[in-house]
Amino acid sequence: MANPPLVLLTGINGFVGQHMAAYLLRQNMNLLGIGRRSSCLMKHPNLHYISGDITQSAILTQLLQEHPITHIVHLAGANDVSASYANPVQVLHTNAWCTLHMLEAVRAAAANRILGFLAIGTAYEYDFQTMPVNETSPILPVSPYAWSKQIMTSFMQMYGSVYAVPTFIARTFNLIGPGNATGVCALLAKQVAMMEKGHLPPKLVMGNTAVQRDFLDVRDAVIAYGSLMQLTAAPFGHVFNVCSGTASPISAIVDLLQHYAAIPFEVAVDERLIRPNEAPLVQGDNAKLRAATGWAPTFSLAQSVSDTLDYYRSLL
Ligand SMILES: Nc1nc2c(ncn2[C@@H]2O[C@H](COP(=O)(O)OP(=O)(O)O[C@H]3O[C@H](CO)[C@@H](O)[C@H](O)[C@@H]3O)[C@@H](O)[C@H]2O)c(=O)[nH]1
Repeated sequence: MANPPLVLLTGINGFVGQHMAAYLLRQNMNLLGIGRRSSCLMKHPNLHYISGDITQSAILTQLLQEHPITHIVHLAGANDVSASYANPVQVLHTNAWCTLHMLEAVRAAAANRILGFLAIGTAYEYDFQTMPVNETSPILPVSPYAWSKQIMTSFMQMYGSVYAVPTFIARTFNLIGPGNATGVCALLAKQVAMMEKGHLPPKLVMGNTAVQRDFLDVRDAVIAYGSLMQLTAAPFGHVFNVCSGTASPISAIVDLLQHYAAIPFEVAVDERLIRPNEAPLVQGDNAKLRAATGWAPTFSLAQSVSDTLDYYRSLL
């Protein structure tokens, strides 16, 4: 019988990385996790952890030489849209150039052995005037973050088409769900959990409540990633929207938090948290992903918000 896959998972200690690792281990895969922390947040007999920095380009070459890696799921990177305006060079280096170096290491050392290389793009690569979007919709990044992901996507596509590296790109929308995240749902749920404990006054402080985003539970997203990682059909370099297909205003999350909270609270908009010139609507079409993999989302927004609140309650 063939050996089970050995998946190199970058960013294993992150919000998505921890869910990804748990999912792949449940699928009986072996994992080589890499992260910047000195130790892994997760322990499992089929998980081997390497403490390292993927911005050091030699590290992947070494890992490919020392381990029979069959798949790569590349989650590590800079993911804060707002912060990217102050650090364009850093975000381009981390998201685009590091991925290029990873692709080059695979081409040079293991092009025939790697069966799937998945990297994560963003909904913000699309022209936000054309929502809802499918994978053929116009591309027009506006932030340094979105540009870095668009350039990363181009690198992935180039290595797929020119060098037949089996690359796939998960163009991901707004992920929510339990775990230590930095997105709006996590920030709001954390405040509510702290209010319930009396650590904060009963006032939810936030930015724009009217903008609409396509929220997808991280537990559904990692199943999509697992399927995309194992696609074998060329042409490589294909992009797949990973999204729920439905847009909800941020106020829908607030309403759900008010419903689940153990105490009443008021909502206060802090003008400083309102982002200038941001997309009023981000919504994707996931038909291509569904057709290629049979994937479908399973978590409702209500379940995701409830579980996120429970996660932050459990930390207090
Ligand atoms: N962070 C934050 N966002 C708020 C708040 N109030 C309203 N928002 C709005 O909530 C929306 C989502 O913001 P974030 O959750 O911070 O995520 P993001 O900037 O959309 O980016 C996330 O999703 C992208 C894919 O669509 C990812 O590519 C990116 O890495 C990140 O995960 C934005 O429109 C933001 O203005 C608040 O208090 N804090």
